Amino acid sequence: MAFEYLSNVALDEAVSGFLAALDERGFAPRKEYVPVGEALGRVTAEPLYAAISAPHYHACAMDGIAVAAKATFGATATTPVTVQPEDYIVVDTGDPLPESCDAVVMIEDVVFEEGHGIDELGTCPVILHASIAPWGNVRQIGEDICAGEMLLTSNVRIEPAAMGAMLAAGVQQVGVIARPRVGIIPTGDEVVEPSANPKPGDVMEFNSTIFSGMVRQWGADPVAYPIVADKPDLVQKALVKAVSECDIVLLNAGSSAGRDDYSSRVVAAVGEVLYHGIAMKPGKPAILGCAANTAIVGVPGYPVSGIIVIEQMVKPLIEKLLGCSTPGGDRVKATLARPCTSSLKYEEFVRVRVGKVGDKLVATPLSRGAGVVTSFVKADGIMTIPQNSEGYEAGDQVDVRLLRPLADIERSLVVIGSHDPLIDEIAQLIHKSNPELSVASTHVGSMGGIVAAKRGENHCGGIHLLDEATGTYNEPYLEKHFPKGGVRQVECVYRQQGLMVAPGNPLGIQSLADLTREGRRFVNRQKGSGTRILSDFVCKRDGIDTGAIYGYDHEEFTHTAVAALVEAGSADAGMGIYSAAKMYGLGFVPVCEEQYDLLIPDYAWDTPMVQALLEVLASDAFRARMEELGGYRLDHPGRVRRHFE
Ligand SMILES: Nc1nc2c(c(=O)[nH]1)N[C@H]1C(S)=C(S)[C@@H](COP(=O)(O)OP(=O)(O)OC[C@H]3O[C@@H](n4cnc5c(N)ncnc54)[C@H](O)[C@@H]3O)O[C@H]1N2
Ligand code: MOO
Repeated sequence: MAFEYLSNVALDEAVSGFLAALDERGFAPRKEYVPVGEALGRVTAEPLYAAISAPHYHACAMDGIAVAAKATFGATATTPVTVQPEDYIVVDTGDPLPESCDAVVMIEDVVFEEGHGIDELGTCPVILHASIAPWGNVRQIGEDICAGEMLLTSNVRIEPAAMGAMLAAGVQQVGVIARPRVGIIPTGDEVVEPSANPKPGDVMEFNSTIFSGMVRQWGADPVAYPIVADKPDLVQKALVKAVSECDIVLLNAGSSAGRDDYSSRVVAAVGEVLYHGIAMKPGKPAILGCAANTAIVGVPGYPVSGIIVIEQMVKPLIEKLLGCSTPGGDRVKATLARPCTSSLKYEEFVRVRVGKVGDKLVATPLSRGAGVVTSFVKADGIMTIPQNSEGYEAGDQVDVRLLRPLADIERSLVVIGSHDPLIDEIAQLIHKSNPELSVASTHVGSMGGIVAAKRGENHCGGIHLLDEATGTYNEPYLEKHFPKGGVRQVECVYRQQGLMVAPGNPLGIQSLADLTREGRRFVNRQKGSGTRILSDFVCKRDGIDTGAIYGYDHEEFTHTAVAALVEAGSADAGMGIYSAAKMYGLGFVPVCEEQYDLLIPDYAWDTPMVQALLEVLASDAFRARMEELGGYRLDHPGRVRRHFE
């Protein structure tokens, strides 16, 4: 029988069971009073009533003269009424309405007799060409709110205008729900304070920073505790202290089954373990427990797993302690751009890029690695795949919770195609000159870009597909894949492709043929990428058996990923562009100059995003930046090479 070390409880069941157990143990909101000036964003703990009326006196609402309305009755354009100086009082907006007056005439409606002017206002008679109704231009006592009326119910977030209303209504202290205190304990012998030059094996402690930011955004107060070594008694001591000081304690890492994974034992020693092992991915080894009325969550060490666990399990706890919901992203349906399989055993949470192409939202799955924290930086949303589902096919409608406002997503240029660092540079230039626009790029190779355009799922894609028969780039492929037209082939750059090797090329690698030698290791690009087609082409042309190249089936998705592996010494060579080699300080053996074009479907041509892209391509700033990166030649970027109509 397989070693089953954890349970596999459905996520919903675990969260509701956890909340119910905590409820029984007195896990509830606490109340405190704060000055109104400090109440922004806090949640009211009780209904809030006006102490006085606002305004608390009859206030003049306009600059002009206060009068008894009666004195103006009958005034019209043809039958003006003259008011004597002793029958009116000059007032400004906000002044208390003088006694004996019950209306205010605006200064622009006041006319002077021949020989008098504004300087004499107050001492000369004035003429009115219209009557004013009683209480005209007066803000009566309690117009805004009357003493004793309810200003806010309990359990609402306090907004700036509400703070002003409280002060106007004579309220100076407000009863709010105390911010939940969330303690975060990082553990692990390998975990160290962040630095710019960590030693091999050091894991920089950044989870606390992520988790603190998340709970702070939801209205809790994070308390970051120092890193604790992997010693059960030290972890226990830290947990006891945190439990006595906080409402919720996050014990970070050691939730799994490794030799130093003590978390569940320690939680059991300090309090009780309610659940260990949840049917979710990532995050399955999470621990839910408590000690007295403090909740304890054993959060897995991988940052992505931690983020998902905190969203799914800690957010409901904070909401419970705040007595109100926290802001969350819109939920939308999107069309999946690539297939995404899933285990029947778990509910899965997959980071996705989301863009709007035509009238459909398109979701492209990002890296699913639990350690890939940048996938959250790139993500526009989280797709959920229910437990008991084997996943989705490309084109399926999927559920996505957005991490950015929909309006921003609708204004992003969806780039799906071949990878080149220039895509990020274009993104920077587009966003700099059009702050309302952004770029969402996904790297799926040139063929992936063509497929996306056929399905109406991108605004543009980089392509560099060499046609062996003609020796030309891209055009023959577009002819074949778009027989009915509907796309433009737009010139972008010419770039140097070659073998990226260790600095100074110590192994003297001159060609792919050299990589068939014993002990040489290659790293390749994924099938369908233009760079892969180039490697395959060169091997075929030169009669090289790809099976004889160690690592030919080791595939990476980007030039930079290949460069990083060569730099780390995990491979001796990889095919890629000069700029990536330069970025990593690597040696470079040129293989060819290739034509990197952009494929732009007709349906996207007139969008503001594509128009901004064309402007950037033609700009001096783009040219200058490409020169800095190196390995590019620019002729007429942005020019339409051919419109396939
Ligand atoms: N035999 C098995 N091993 C593992 C399984 C499994 O099912 N069987 N599950 C894996 C899964 S899934 C996850 S998630 C992790 C959970 O691991 P732990 O919670 O025990 O955490 P560690 O192993 O201590 O750390 C994982 C990873 O995260 C790094 N880490 C830890 N703390 C921090 C921090 N504060 N800041 C940044 N990074 C941190 C740590 O160094 C590790 O690299 O277990 C799998 N194993
Ligand atoms: O649960 Mo782990 O969090 O799947 O990576």
